[in-house]
Amino acid sequence: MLEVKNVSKSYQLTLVLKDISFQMAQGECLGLIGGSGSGKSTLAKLILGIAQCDEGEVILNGADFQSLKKGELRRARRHVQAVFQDPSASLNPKLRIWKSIIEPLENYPDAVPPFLIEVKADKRKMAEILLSKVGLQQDLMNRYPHQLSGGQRQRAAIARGISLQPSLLICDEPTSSLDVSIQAQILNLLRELKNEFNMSYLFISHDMAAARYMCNRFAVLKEGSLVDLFSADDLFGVNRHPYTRKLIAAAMES
Ligand SMILES: Nc1ncnc2c1ncn2[C@@H]1O[C@H](COP(=O)(O)OP(=O)(O)OP(=O)(O)O)[C@@H](O)[C@H]1O
Repeated sequence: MLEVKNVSKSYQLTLVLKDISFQMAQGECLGLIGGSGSGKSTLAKLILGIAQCDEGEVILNGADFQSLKKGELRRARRHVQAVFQDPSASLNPKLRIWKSIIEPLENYPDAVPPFLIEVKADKRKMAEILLSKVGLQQDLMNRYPHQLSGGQRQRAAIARGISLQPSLLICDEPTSSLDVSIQAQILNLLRELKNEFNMSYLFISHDMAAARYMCNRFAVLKEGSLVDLFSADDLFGVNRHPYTRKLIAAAMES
């Protein structure tokens, strides 16, 4: 489903991603972990097709983002969507919630997914179905983002993220801005949606406990290099990179 092949990226003269390669299969959740500044968000931007790599390839469902023409890239990009730490990043403050949720469907009218196809002609109905998928009450649909709680806003951002039923949802620290009591609810929701729609997740997190709960595989970035790639069963295995062990130890202390 996703292949990242020998990808390097610099900002000005600083190399922030160094020869990164990994693959993801449909339906899997890969945890991308690493310290601040290790290159996680930069890698996410390359996979979202909103930044270009200097070297290497990002191939999603067989389409190589680097070699696509503008229109083809636009079409390919709909298969990958993102949910960010701050839900306000994906919700326009001037738009009512229901409008924000269906915006991707308006941008890609030919890509309405099977679960919305029956109500394709009725935009509000599509928004209602999306709201119900993320456990939000219908009566919130006319509100603006600032009239929702943090957890409700993140649910709305998730509704927007799944609206095109992407192959890959990039979850970039999706619970870090939320109260601890809400975090587990959002993780459970993401797990349910992943199963229902057979999406793959690239789950970027500092929170090892959340990553363990979500992911079946891990990739560890250190200063722009992929130093470890392993299945969740091998988290405490003897082959773990010393840096991975350090991250695990730090997580167990906190
Ligand atoms: N637009 C940019 N211009 C210049 N340098 C950048 C830019 N974006 C990121 N960087 C640098 O690239 C490196 C990797 O940043 P990135 O945001 O990918 O790290 P990260 O692992 O996501 O960090 P965090 O966990 O703190 O969000 C950092 O040194 C950062 O300062």
